[in-house]
Amino acid sequence: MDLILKYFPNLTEDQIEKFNKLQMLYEDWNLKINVVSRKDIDELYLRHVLHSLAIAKIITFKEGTKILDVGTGGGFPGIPLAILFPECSFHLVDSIAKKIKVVNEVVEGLGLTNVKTTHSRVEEINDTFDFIVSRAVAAMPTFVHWTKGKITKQQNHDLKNGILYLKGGDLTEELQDYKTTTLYNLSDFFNEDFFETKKIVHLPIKYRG
Ligand SMILES: C[S@@+](CC[C@H](N)C(=O)[O-])C[C@H]1O[C@@H](n2cnc3c(N)ncnc32)[C@H](O)[C@@H]1O
Repeated sequence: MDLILKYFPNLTEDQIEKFNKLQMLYEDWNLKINVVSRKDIDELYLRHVLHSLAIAKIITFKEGTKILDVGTGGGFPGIPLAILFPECSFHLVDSIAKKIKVVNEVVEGLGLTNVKTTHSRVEEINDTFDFIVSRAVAAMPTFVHWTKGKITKQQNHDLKNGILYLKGGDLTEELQDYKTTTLYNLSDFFNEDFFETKKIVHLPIKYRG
């Protein structure tokens, strides 16, 4: 938890309490269903919470912003972002029922009122959002195809509405069709080895096929 405060020192008491509670909630759930590996539980705040919150280093979502988390798994990046931005609405979607079950329990355990969850493939979601966030779900061309028509055009932020994707490694080939994409290096924001090769891909809506 100290790690989160190191990079996000202005959290409210309520947010600190919610972030603190996450460890216990995931520990409990991991005893029942293996949602996150043991190593990941031990390093929950680095590998999952802080990594998810990296998105907040490049954008501050304004009140009322609608955000879709595609393939949320155990709730990342959606849950940490929903704690950080209580005045935005988050829709967390995953195609595996047991993952959504865990996310529902975590949402309830934290008392998060700004999160909706759906057990579904993202292709079947009929709604539009200001931003789509995601981590480790599909290569960019597939992801763009799946999410086509789900992003609103209205402009309310310094960053254009679009996809904010947490990615690692060499992305040259994967992003070759998206030349105007912006890449943000997470090592610019966090002084931890874990983030050395990690990036956020911002793919604005106007460049989507
Ligand atoms: C590697 S996990 C990543 C989970 C989470 N985003 C994280 O970073 O911890 C990928 C997740 O994407 C989900 N997924 C894959 N294809 C999907 C689709 N078309 N629609 C919704 N969820 C999908 C899988 O069920 C799985 O939970």
